[in-house]
Amino acid sequence: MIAVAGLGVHVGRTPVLRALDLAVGAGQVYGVLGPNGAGKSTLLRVLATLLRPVAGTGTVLGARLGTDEVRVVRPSIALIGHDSALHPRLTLEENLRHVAALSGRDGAAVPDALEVVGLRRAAGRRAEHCSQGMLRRADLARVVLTEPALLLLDEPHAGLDRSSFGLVDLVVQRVRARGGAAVVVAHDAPRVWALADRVGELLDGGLVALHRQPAAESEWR
Ligand SMILES: Nc1ncnc2c1ncn2[C@@H]1O[C@H](COP(=O)(O)OP(=O)(O)OP(=O)(O)O)[C@@H](O)[C@H]1O
Repeated sequence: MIAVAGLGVHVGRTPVLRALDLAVGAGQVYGVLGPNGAGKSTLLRVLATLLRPVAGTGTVLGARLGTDEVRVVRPSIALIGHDSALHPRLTLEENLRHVAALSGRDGAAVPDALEVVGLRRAAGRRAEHCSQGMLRRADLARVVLTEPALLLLDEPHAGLDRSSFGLVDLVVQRVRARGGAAVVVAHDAPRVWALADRVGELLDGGLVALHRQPAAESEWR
């Protein structure tokens, strides 16, 4: 699903990723840890085909990065970033119906998607009147609705209360169960290890494989 080698990426003129290698197969979840500013969000944007690499080679869902092939696979990729992708003036249901229409999905599935994330009763509320946690859950409903082959999550637990953390696991497992793949960026090492099959730390622009979960909180990044 993802196979990149020697990836180099600049943000503006600054080199952020250097000689990065990553391979993630069908049904796999890869976790990314790393200090602030290491380039974790940048990596997700490259994998979402929103940013072109300046060096290296790679494919995402079979499309070569940096070529027009990526247009074909974009509808099969979901990036859930720091900021909600919802339109503030539309209700949650209207937002999801819009997403369904854009992605060729059946709008009739929207109430069920909202139900899965516990937002059915808030379906008629405008996004601008929702809490951060509700917006995050609505973004996860987007994943439930569109069933992406590749799910890219950037700090998915941020803004969620502890009782809602299981929703992140749920959407990741749904993608995995359909033979898709996910890359999850987070600062909470135990959560990443709980979700992922393999974990890497982004350091000096490249991914370093981690082979064990840190035992002590003092070792968490
Ligand atoms: N819009 C931008 N303009 C200029 N520099 C940027 C921009 N976005 C990111 N950068 C720089 O690119 C580098 C990588 O940023 P990125 O957001 O990918 O890191 P991160 O690992 O996700 O950080 P964090 O853990 O703080 O979210 C940082 O040095 C940052 O300053």
